[in-house]
Order: sequence, then C-alpha cells, then structure tokens
Amino acid sequence: MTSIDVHELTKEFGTTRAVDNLTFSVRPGRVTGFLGPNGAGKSTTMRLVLGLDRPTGGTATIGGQLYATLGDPLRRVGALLDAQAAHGARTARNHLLALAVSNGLGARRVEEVLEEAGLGAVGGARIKTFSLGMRQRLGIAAALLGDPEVVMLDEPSNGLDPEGIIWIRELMKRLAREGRTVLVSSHLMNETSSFADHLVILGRGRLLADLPMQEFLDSRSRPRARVRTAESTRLRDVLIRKGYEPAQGDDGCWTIEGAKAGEIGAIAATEGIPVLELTDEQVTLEQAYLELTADSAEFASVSAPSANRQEA
Ligand SMILES: Nc1ncnc2c1ncn2[C@@H]1O[C@H](COP(=O)(O)OP(=O)(O)OP(=O)(O)O)[C@@H](O)[C@H]1O
Repeated sequence: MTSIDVHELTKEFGTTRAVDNLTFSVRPGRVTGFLGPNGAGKSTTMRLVLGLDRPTGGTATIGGQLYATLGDPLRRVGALLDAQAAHGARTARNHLLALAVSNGLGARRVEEVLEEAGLGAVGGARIKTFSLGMRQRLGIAAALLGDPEVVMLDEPSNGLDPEGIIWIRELMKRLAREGRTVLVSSHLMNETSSFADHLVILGRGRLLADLPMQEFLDSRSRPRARVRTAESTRLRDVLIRKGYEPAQGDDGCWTIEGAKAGEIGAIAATEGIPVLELTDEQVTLEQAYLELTADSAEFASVSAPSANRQEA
C-alpha cells in the first residue's frame, strides 16, 4: 500500500510562497479531494510530489521514496496535470504508445486504456483535432497506462460533458475500491462531494483542513430537520409545545433548526401524526468550503455566498 507523504513542504517562487510548510498524507483505498482557492498551491504541491519542481524545504514522497528514485515510475504513479501538454500532431494511440514503450509497457495496455477512457473509436485521430474533454480523457488514459498504485489528477472534470463527469466519478471510486491512492484536485464542489471520501484543503499554501468529508460537513453543520405532513397545524403546535421553533417554507415543508430527523419522527409517531417526508439537512460541501476558505481566497468577489443546503 502506497501513501503520498508531504512533510513540512515549502516552495517559493521569488517572493511568492506557493506552498508553506505543508504536512499531510494521502492514504490508499479512498479518494482524497484536494481543494483550495485559485493560487492556493494545489498544482505546485502535485508538481513537487512528481519531482517536476524542487522544494525550497521539506519533502514529498511516494511510498517513502522521492519520485525521481522510483524504479518503475509509470507503474507506481499515474498523473494528469495538464491535458494540453500532449503533442498535437500525434494520434492518441501513438502518444500512448510512445509513453508505453519508453516505460516498458506493452501495446495491448494502450488499447485497454483507450477503451477505458472512451477513446477506442478515435485512437487513430490526431490530438490537435480533439476537444478539451477528449484531451482530458486522453490525459486520464495516460495516467492509467501503467496500472499505477497512486493516481493524481489535477482538475480531471475540466471540459468533460455530463456523461464524462459521471465516468470520471465512477472511475475514481473504483480506483479507490481497488486499494489505490487517489488524489484529485477540483473547483467543482458538487462533483467533489460525489466522489471524495477525504479532503485536504489548502489556503495560501497552508493546510486548512485534512479530514474525512463527512466529518468536515458535520463540523460545519448545525442539526436541521425537514418534515412534511398533511396535518401541519397539529405538528406545528406539538413542536412548539416541545420547545422547537418550526418554520414553514413556501413548499409547505417545515424546517426545524437544531433538531435531528429522528427526534421529530419520534414526536410525530407518539402523537400519531402521519409524516409524508422527513430528512436531516446539512450544509453543502460548497457552503462549508466557502466558509472555511473565505479568509484565504486571494481572488474573491465581494458578494457573500448564499447558504445553500442539501438533504443529507
Ligand atoms: N512557475 C511559477 N513561477 C512563479 N510563480 C508560480 C509558479 N507556479 C505557481 N506559481 C505561483 O504559486 C502560487 C500557487 O499556484 P498553484 O498553481 O500551485 O495554485 P493552485 O492551487 O493550483 O491554483 P488553481 O486552482 O488556480 O490552479 C500562485 O501564486 C502562483 O502564481
């Protein structure tokens, strides 16, 4: 099992401290979402892990080794950093073949990853004719080429159509189920909440959070229950008697701040009030993230985000 370990990592570009004394680990068997405002240092951290930049201080290792010292790097780590980097005059198949040959991988694997990425029919087309989403799929195919234990993807959903977004989500979940270490940066919070088990959140190069996603949401949510009944007046009266402050929305549902669905369900059952709908609500990842990073967003607009919530 191979972890990515970042230890007291710092990277300065002139006077800009892109990564600031960062320590965290990315563990196998789960998808870790890598979040942070523009310029927070996510791409720089990934580049440091891949040995593409030299740290000013600290270390970034894979399975305890520097990337540069890995024997069979493509079989150990697959990465998508910049989908535009592939040579436009090459066909997708030749691009992957060149990578495969230089890493001692067979041509059969190229066909497998082309199929897996949904590019089987366009393997013979030149990359310059590819849309952004197709280039993204090609970059992901290249990352999977060596069947690696560690997969790092920088904004993989970029340019993908809805079908592609579902594909990448399912792919990441499968890679984690297979016991691989999966680190994925994204600015799409709905997307991230659909695939990430764990979050590492940066702000201005520093670690803001490193915790399971559910824990992050719970830590930023007050309990809030939502209930619908045909006997609205009875339910309201009972809840007020019990000290709750139910508020009715335009859709007829009642929202009760500070209450769990279980408590409301038990009260309704005792009183014999039929319940048509009952859920716990929690903040969305987007809302929790925006609250956490509000002070560290370098390029923020002045308007405050709205408090969107979703049903748990
Ligand atoms: N090669 C470089 N030379 C100078 N500054 C750089 C270089 N690469 C990154 N930076 C700076 O380092 C900081 C972190 O950038 P980085 O691209 O790592 O952030 P990010 O979190 O990936 O941002 P985004 O979400 O916008 O992609 C930024 O201030 C950026 O301008």
